[in-house]
Amino acid sequence: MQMHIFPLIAYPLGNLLARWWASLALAPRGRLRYAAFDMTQTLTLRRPDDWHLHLRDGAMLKAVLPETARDFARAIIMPNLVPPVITSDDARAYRERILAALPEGADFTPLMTLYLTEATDPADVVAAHASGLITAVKLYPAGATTNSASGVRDMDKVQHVFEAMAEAGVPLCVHGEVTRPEIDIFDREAVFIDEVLDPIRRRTPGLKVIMEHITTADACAYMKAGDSTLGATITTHHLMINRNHILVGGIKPHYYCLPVAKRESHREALVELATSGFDRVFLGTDSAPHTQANKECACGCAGVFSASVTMPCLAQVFDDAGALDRLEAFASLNGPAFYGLPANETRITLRKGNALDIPAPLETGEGPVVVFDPGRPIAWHVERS
Ligand SMILES: NC(=O)N[C@@H](CC(=O)O)C(=O)O
Ligand SMILES: [Zn+2]
Ligand SMILES: [Zn+2]
Repeated sequence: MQMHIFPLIAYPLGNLLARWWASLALAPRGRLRYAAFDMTQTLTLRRPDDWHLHLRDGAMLKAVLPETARDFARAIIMPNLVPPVITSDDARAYRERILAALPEGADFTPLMTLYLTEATDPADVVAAHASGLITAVKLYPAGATTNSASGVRDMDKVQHVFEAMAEAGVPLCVHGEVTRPEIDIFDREAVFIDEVLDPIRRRTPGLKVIMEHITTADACAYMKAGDSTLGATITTHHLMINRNHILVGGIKPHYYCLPVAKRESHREALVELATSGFDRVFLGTDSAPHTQANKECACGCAGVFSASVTMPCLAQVFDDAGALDRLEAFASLNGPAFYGLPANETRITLRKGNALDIPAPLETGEGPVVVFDPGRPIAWHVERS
């Protein structure tokens, strides 16, 4: 008789002990907890920042800004408007337009950037950075991506700007792809590292460089081999999709962005780096809204709009990798540390529960914008108060 009762007591007791052990093991990090005994997992992080964001302007800005301001405290605002944000006066005016478009009561700070051209005045860059107006300068190789026509064709023509930036401690954000037509689009990032980025860094010691939206194992290896002046951002979508997702079973225009997603082994290298806790790699969503009409057409625009779902998607990626305790480093700590800024003091909480519903296309004054759907269940939500 006793032999039959024992399991009835021992198994629930063992289960309780296991949960108690789990909470002991995880609680000291202050992030991962099992709420009561209902097995609901919650994850509380310092509020994240987005170190690579496109907000656009006008009606589009008004529509997409709340999607970022809801979860993120700060974002590096990309300057590839038409016309681009080139001078400190442009940046000041754009910053004002962003602040004016913020929803009432939002707690969000735009970190401005200047678009580097061959005519950029280094004195303007240095003064804008010293005054706190801008946080970084953005290098677009001419023709590499959306609105990059005014970018740099000849790196020698901006070497004096790089030198002034290195001396003044102004970080350079880089879209790292070569544009020579003979280079295969899937090789453009790796070739850029060898032919353009590494030479710039060698001839400009001390220049702080952020490799934006890295997509290859080559970039991960270059990052790991780099020194404290080298950082990198990784997008949400490059952690979740590879090129098969874009091309197999019909073309998926909403997965098309630049740099284009590469083969699965590259995605795995990105996940490994992001979830490893490596401290110079951080979240830059590259959330880049284009209207549905401009994506679903014969010559669709490059860009994935992920702002609305990034934090749940990232929690899923880190959960799958068994690295939930490293999400805070990637989304909330490494970026400010690299840029020399304090981490945010406020917190957000993510909760694991029912599958996330991907929101319907966001209505904007310019037309609907389709929200990134990774095409797989996401069990995490951001808790809203
Ligand atoms: N990533 C993209 O595919 N598009 C971005 C530009 C960029 O970041 O390269 C955009 O502005 O739409
Ligand atoms: Zn880019
Ligand atoms: Zn971008």
